[in-house]
Amino acid sequence: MITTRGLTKDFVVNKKTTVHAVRGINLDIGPGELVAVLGPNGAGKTTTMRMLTTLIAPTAGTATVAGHDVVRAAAEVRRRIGYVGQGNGAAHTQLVGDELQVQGRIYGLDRRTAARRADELLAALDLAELGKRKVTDLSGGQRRRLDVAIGLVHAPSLLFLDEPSTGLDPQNRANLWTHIQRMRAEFAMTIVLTTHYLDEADTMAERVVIVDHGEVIADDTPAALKAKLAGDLLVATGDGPALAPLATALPGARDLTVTDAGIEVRVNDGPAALPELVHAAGVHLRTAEVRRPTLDDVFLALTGRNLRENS
Ligand SMILES: Nc1ncnc2c1ncn2[C@@H]1O[C@H](COP(=O)(O)OP(=O)(O)OP(=O)(O)O)[C@@H](O)[C@H]1O
Repeated sequence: MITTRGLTKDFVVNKKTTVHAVRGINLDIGPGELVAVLGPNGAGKTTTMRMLTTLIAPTAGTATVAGHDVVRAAAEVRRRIGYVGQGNGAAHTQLVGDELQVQGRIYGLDRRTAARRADELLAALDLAELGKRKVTDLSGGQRRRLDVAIGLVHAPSLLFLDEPSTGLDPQNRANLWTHIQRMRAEFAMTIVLTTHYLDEADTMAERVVIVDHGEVIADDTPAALKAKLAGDLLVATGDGPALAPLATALPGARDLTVTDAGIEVRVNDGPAALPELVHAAGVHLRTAEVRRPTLDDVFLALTGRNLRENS
């Protein structure tokens, strides 16, 4: 569905400054995949998405999207993809249903097909009751669902979502996701999204591509990334200095922190290491628990920095 080779974008800001926003990205995304692109601010996520959706031309490298080259056959690509950008805006005073139909007509659907498609999407995204409301009267969550509906009006097989849930409250985020998942199943779509929300990438995406400084630094399932790169954190309270050498002796122990209150140590297999520590520590141990890693721990292990400035 998507293949990129050495995809690169430089922005020349002035004579002295060039921003290397995307530095040679290679990606292969197959039909039906749901991929989350994760990275800190300025990592190059939006720039990559804008190249894949033909909105800006690459400086170097190639990208094939839905079977067509993004530069040589931009119109073909556009016909086959949907794109929901950050803060899309439907026309303000239009009625919700009319707006969807107009968008369908822009994509070349005849009047009847546009009307049918609008009805289908309103129903699928739980907006049917709101078809006669003005776009401006929708809540943030409803508005975002309308954006998704607009992205889907021409029945694309590939949908790009740039931070679909930013600015929504947790309930609306969950609700939007229910709808996205349902649409995906119903229309057998491939979905590529960017997100700042680690938990969202973790629970919703089958595959996470982590981008930093314009490069892909990791690409796998969330579970594999965590197992491979981060490991479990063993947190024990008790006599820290006495526990420290015991913790260091655990299989795969690393990143030991010792305080008066206890220790923290990273291990490959927390549930296996925990009873070993309990057995060895005896009275020196008060409490012990295993914390499973997050994608933030993965990013930290890869870069030494934290991912969550904005989430
Ligand atoms: N038109 C432009 N001109 C100059 N620099 C740009 C332009 N667009 C993006 N950049 C720069 O390119 C880099 C990548 O930006 P991009 O928007 O792709 O990051 P991002 O990962 O999507 O960030 P965010 O999570 O904040 O949306 C940043 O340093 C940004 O300032």
